[in-house]
Amino acid sequence: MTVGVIFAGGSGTRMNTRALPKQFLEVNGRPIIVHTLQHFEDHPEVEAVAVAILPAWREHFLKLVSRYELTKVKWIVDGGGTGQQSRHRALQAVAEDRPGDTVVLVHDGVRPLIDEDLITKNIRGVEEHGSAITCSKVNETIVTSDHGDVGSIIPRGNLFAARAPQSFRLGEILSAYDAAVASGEDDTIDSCSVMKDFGSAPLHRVDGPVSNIKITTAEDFYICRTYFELIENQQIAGF
Ligand SMILES: C[C@](O)(CO)[C@H](O)COP(=O)(O)O
Repeated sequence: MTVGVIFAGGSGTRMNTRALPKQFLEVNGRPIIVHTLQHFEDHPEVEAVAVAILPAWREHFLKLVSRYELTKVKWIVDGGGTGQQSRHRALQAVAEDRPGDTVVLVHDGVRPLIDEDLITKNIRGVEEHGSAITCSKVNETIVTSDHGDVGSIIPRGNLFAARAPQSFRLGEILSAYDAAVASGEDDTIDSCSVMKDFGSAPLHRVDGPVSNIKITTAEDFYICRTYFELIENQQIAGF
């Protein structure tokens, strides 16, 4: 049994789109969140989807679910003050209905370029290795810098960007989120960090396409739009 857990609770501060949170902006004729959910809707192994949404946007989201016939959306929870709280609430909602060995794919609503192959790789990763953390190779030099000067230069031979989905067994990731809260932590950056610091499942890497970007800034939005155009015109295959 596989369930998608989608975080769509961001308010768009970093993109300055508070009037319309970025997950609702349209690209290629549909809201970003709809593109994302459609991939889960279409995947034959995904049984249901939970979405954490900004409470003020619940009605708007419900209309999208109905208009685009997103039949797998089973739980809609109010997003919390942080991404961690939102993901935690969505996992709790799923756990009320589904057993602990359910495979959960925790994904960002603003990563619409996920594809069928990546969802399948995540499911197999959890079944075979206990988790699946979608990563992409870092192709630039990463440095630290606190006050204008470059500090350390991090060797990049084994550097990857951890992206999403990040996938686990429901019981294991929920226990890790519970432990994070019990320890006073409520703003971890992602599920992979929660599992690393508060859980015990191994973290297994699966490689995702470079195109699986997160729309965080206005630049990301335009890059995403270009990817959609290239896909539409079939100028890109397997990038
Ligand atoms: C989960 C994530 O996409 C992994 O790269 C990332 O941590 C999400 O960050 P955000 O601050 O919630 O956009």
